[in-house]
This record gives sequence, structure tokens and C-alpha cells, in this order.
Amino acid sequence: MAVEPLTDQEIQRRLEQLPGWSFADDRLSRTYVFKGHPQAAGLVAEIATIQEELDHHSDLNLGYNKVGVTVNTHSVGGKVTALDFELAGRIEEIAPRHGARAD
Ligand SMILES: C[C@H](O)[C@H](O)[C@H]1CNC2=NC(N)=NC(=O)C2=N1
Repeated sequence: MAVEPLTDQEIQRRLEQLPGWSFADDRLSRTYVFKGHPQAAGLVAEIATIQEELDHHSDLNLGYNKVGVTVNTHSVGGKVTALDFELAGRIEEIAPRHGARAD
């Protein structure tokens, strides 16, 4: 699939469907907060599986009870593409099962 950077307008339009995610410095990002470390680590493990399935990988920052997700597309020079939104959407689907709440 040919992948190309999205326009700022398209990014803003797609972000409306992803509450909690933000766009800055050519990246999409979100932080999730959990009851404790096992829940946070559980989300990271499931994200890793999804990322392998999609062959698209975010930078994940695992803290005590927080997970930070940051993603853009390296192959287009570090811009946001539809692949980033696809990954973000998949993460949004699974995060509630791990007890995630907004930062
Ligand atoms: C060879 C492999 O398909 C590429 O390196 C993939 C892997 N995961 C990736 N992840 C992200 N975020 N951007 C990429 O361009 C990318 N490329």
C-alpha cells in the first residue's frame, strides 16, 4: 500500500474520531493511566502484538502506572500517515480492557 503523509487538515479531521490523542511535532500521541504496573504492562504487551501484525510500530514509554504511545511513519521521513491512525484506532479498541483511563 502506498503510504503518504496526511495534510494537517486531514489529521485534524481524523483526530476528532480519537479523543485523547493529540498531534504535535509530526507525531500522534496519547498517554493512558492505570491502576498499577501490571495493567500498564499488559497493554504494552498487547500493543506489541498488534504492531507486529500491522508491521507498524510506535514508541512506547512504560512507567509505573502509565503508558505513553507516540507514533509516526519512518518510511515517509517521520510524518503522520493513515497507518498511524490505524494503529491508534486499534490501541483505542483494546485499552479499556486493561482498565486504561485518560491521563
Ligand atoms: C521493514 C519494515 O516493514 C519497516 O521498517 C516498518 C516497520 N515498522 C514501522 N513503523 C513505523 N512507525 N514506521 C515505519 O515506517 C515502519 N516501517
